[in-house]
Amino acid sequence: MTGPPPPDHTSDLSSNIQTTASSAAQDASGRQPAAASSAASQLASAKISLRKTLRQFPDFPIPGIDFVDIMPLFANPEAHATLVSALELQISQTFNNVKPDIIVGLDARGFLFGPGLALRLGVGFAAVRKKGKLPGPCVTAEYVKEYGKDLFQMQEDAIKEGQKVLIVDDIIATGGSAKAAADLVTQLKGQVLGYLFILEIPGLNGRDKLGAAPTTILLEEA
Ligand SMILES: O=P(O)(O)OC[C@H]1O[C@H](OP(=O)(O)OP(=O)(O)O)[C@H](O)[C@@H]1O
Ligand SMILES: Nc1ncnc2[nH]cnc12
Repeated sequence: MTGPPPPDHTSDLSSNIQTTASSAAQDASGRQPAAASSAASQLASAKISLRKTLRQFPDFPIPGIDFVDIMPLFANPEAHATLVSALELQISQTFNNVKPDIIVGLDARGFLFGPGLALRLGVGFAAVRKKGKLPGPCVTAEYVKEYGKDLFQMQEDAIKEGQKVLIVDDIIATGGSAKAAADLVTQLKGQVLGYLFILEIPGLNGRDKLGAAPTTILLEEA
């Protein structure tokens, strides 16, 4: 994962995944297993390719942290398209085609792909922001993450009571940020359908903080 981004390998994958994502959904009802298995194998190749675009920077932002840089995923439009298509397919596989009512993305890197994903799914997007950035009445939750402590907020009207919420972010490390986002959703009487991340920082047991709702990590096995 270390070093500069290699040449792009994703150009052929994004359109293929886009066209087969709905076929995978059909397989859940037993109608198109061949297309679904093709979508699954394209998703597997896309994950390997996406993983290769990540870079690592040792001792950033503080000594001892091996920082995983996801920005190359967005630098190339084909890698970006592959990412969004792969996330969409991952959601349909993990949640058995149960669509969230709203996607909640975390400040700041959850904003890079959360709104685009929401648009693809035809659902709304709501922001979890660091304290002091959102106007109007807000709910607040404190959290501790891999390199510090912070406060998150959501606007009180961002979620309606009973809405099914998918929480998305680029990376889960300690799980503190995602847990705080879930606390905010719960304060607003939303229902956490699950969590979606691009990547997990190993060895920190972040998922243990998140309780029973399903957690899916796109590049877990790539
Ligand atoms: O699982 P955790 O230990 O909570 O860590 C994960 C969080 O840390 C990073 O964000 P950061 O707080 O660095 O903010 P940024 O997105 O604004 O860079 C990352 O984007 C996640 O949101
Ligand atoms: N090691 C890491 N790399 C990138 N983002 C992070 N957020 C929390 N831990 C991180």
